[in-house]
Amino acid sequence: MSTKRIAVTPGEPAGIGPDLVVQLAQQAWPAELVVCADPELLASRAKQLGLQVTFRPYQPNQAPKPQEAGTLTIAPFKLVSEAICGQLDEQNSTYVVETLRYAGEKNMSGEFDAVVTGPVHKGIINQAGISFSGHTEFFAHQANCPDVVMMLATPGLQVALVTTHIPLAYVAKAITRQRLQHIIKILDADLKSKFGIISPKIYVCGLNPHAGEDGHLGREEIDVIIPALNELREEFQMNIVGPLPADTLFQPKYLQDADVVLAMYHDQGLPVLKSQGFGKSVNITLGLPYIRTSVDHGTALTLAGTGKADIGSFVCALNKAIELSSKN
Ligand SMILES: NC(=O)c1ccc[n+]([C@@H]2O[C@H](COP(=O)([O-])OP(=O)(O)OC[C@H]3O[C@@H](n4cnc5c(N)ncnc54)[C@H](O)[C@@H]3O)[C@@H](O)[C@H]2O)c1
Ligand SMILES: N[C@H](C(=O)O)[C@H](O)COP(=O)(O)O
Repeated sequence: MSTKRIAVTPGEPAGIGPDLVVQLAQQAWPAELVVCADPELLASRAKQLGLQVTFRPYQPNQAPKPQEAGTLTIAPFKLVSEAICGQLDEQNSTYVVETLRYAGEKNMSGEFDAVVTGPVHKGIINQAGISFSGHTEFFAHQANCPDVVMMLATPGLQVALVTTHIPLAYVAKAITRQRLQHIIKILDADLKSKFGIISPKIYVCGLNPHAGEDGHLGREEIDVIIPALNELREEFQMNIVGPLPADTLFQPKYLQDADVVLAMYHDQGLPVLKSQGFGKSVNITLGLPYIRTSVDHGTALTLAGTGKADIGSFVCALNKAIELSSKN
């Protein structure tokens, strides 16, 4: 099997992303890791952490080679302002977004086989005047995909979301029959094609407490969710269970049977997953024309430069990207 070429974006320069990347470079990888970043930032963070890293320029015309321990392959970008651990600086937001744009473009052109993203700070990017709600939405927009699916996976549990980074006040309106069906179709298709599950079993959460209690605690289940799921079952023979009350869905009886749980919104599903697997989970974007994985945590500004940031989730994200891209 040919060696894969994976783009890695360390994300916010004042956060733990650069630390994690130089920590990851301490081990060998079976793929070439092309880190899209300022090499001076990585060198300075390596020095701060007392780690040795040799940088090699990315050479697109050469065949990818497995990454040797102690090395990083660099596609260079220049910070606008010096990065200080823990101190956000909106001047560097363009730098962050440009690394993502490059990684997305090179994946769409086929030059890279996947992208693995470190954590960005959504607030500081917006403060710089760049509208940005998350990598998921950024890559979806760039690839001209109207809907993609955010799914987080940890051993024993996979949780996907119908809505992602929107205010809670907008969630109910965003859950339309069309959106729900589109999300479930992407989920079903990618679980088949990328994960090799023949007939994915999708457990769906209700939106309201007790899945609406027969309409007495909210009508979205009756008006939107149940008809949408019934149509998918009847027309496409999809293996869907629910909607079930979200508070009792996440128990072994159901989870042992489910390939994925579909939550209606971010904080319905992700706290359950992260309470079980924070540090050993991976965020995967389904429905993109390429493989994109990410860490399960944010920028952890207070840990930048301390050596206390855990590399677990970044390792999971890299391994998952290598595994999924190797199946293609
Ligand atoms: N993949 C991403 O780009 C991503 C994911 C989540 C959050 N974020 C962003 O990160 C910023 C900060 O978010 P937050 O404070 O809610 O979450 P956070 O994950 O940065 O921090 C939450 C807690 O977890 C700890 N933590 C996080 N990562 C850790 C690691 N690798 N090792 C040890 N401890 C770790 C932090 O110290 C903190 O106590 C926000 O702007 C948010 O949007 C980005
Ligand atoms: N919702 C994600 C999480 O909680 O881990 C996180 O905000 C990152 O999302 P993007 O991959 O879209 O940036």
